[in-house]
Amino acid sequence: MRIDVVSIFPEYLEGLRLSLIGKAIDQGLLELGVHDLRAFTVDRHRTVDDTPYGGGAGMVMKAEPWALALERILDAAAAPGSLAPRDRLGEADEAAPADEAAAADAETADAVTAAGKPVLIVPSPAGPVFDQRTAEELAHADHLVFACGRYEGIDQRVLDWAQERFECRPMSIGDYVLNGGEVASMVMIEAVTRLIPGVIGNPESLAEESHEDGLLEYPIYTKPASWRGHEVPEVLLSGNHQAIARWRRDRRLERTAEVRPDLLARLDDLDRGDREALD
Ligand SMILES: NC(=O)c1ccno1
Repeated sequence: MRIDVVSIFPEYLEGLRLSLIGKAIDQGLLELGVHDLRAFTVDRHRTVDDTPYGGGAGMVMKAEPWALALERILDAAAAPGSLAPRDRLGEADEAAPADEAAAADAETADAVTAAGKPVLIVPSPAGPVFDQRTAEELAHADHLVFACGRYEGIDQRVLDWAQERFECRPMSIGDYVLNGGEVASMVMIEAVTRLIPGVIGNPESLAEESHEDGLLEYPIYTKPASWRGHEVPEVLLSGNHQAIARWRRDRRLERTAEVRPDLLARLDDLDRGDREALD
């Protein structure tokens, strides 16, 4: 999978180079490109925003820099290797002069869309809410592009224009407002990439996680068995795997019923043991 992120704060995305995602990049499981939107501005002030038509507070991100940045990413996708798999963060792309970029990209963009459209994700509180199902779906994509808006957002015409070239997906990580799309993009990138085979060392650790099957995860413990007067539940020390599995399932059902009854209501595969645990 290749992931490209466009932002006016590329250094924000530096955290993606750490830990498991950074290791996945080094292992070639993942390519990550981070692009500074200001590298695609077309004036000496490197302007990315302007006042909103129709009036109102705040500023709106201008369309042209976004189009040039997205065309550059499409161009690179059509010519693998033209973007280093591990772009150095903050290194501004050298945008070709607008007329050359536009001509070259118009041709290559068609090539990419013919081979399947990259998914353009635009973090926004106005989008459908991203959840584990969304993460599982996006984990199968070949190419994800994240457009990190700032200020009041991106000129709507960018999304309208991008429809021909990308599968455009406004996406919210929750019912609250952030100052920009960078943090939301990092949340989604982490939730998606950890599902790519090989990224998490032991795939079994993905099983029985919260939301993997509609239930929240069970409480977990490690040594010592007794800690400041708090004991590990006896069953977990018993070695009785069947009893341990039942205990864990019961705790997942209880926790889900207590914390997220809305999730429990969606389940249609509860067995008799499950229902006894919930009674
Ligand atoms: N809730 C969100 O995903 C979001 C993205 C940008 N601002 O808020």
